[in-house]
Amino acid sequence: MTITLEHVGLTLDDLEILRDVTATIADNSFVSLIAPSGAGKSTLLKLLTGLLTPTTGTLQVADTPITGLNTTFSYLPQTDMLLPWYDVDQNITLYQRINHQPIDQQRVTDLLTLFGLVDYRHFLPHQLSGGMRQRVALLRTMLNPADYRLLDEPFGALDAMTRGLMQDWLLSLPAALQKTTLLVTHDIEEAIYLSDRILVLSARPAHVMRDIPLTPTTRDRQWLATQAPLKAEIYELLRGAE
Ligand SMILES: Nc1ncnc2c1ncn2[C@@H]1O[C@H](COP(=O)(O)OP(=O)(O)OP(=O)(O)O)[C@@H](O)[C@H]1O
Repeated sequence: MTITLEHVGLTLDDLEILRDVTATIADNSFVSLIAPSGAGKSTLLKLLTGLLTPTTGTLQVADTPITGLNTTFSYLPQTDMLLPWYDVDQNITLYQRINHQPIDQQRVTDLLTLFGLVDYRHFLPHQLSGGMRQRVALLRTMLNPADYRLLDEPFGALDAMTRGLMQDWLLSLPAALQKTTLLVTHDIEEAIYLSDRILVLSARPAHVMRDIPLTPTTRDRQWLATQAPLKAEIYELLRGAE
């Protein structure tokens, strides 16, 4: 099911944030949104979750318009939003607990193992490192049964080394765990490394300046190193948009 944004505009408190954003996001693709700071990337994700309503234009999943809060997307906001009084197990199954849904304990254990968290399942968030907390937050997003993922700067708070490891690890996840994903990032290299497509947004009021497809035969750091010209091109686009 394709996500379609058509001529989406948003004005909040007399501030025009988005203007005429048009894009499609194909099923099973990994798309990054990159833009100057404050352009409206997080706002765009909030429109998809239904937390905000566009002033103009439409957002659709397949042929169904998004008209308010919906369960189509699992959303990882910029902060990890882990509840400090819940341990890892309780935090990652929050969606199921809130919605009184059964919890598949075997799947939870398998995923905790895959995410390198199984020995920490009874730890509270403050007992974890930053990278582990991000993995817990991501795991919660992945346990959410929604068809699409919205990730807002999931590695933004991490040091460069941990961030790199998390990117490698995300790419190495089995296909069964991959879903259509929209990633907001400030990091041009991260966008190139992880995405099938990059949407470069202008400064506010934001619109799509460039839509860049990426189809490497092998996606690894050696390939990434060859992408310096693209990195420079996106950097120049963003600089020109400030
Ligand atoms: N509820 C709101 N009411 C009024 N203005 C808002 C609201 N939410 C966001 N804004 C404004 O919209 C603009 C875009 O914010 P947003 O957080 O979407 O940008 P961003 O591109 O994600 O920023 P960053 O890269 O710094 O994370 C900002 O100028 C912000 O102040």
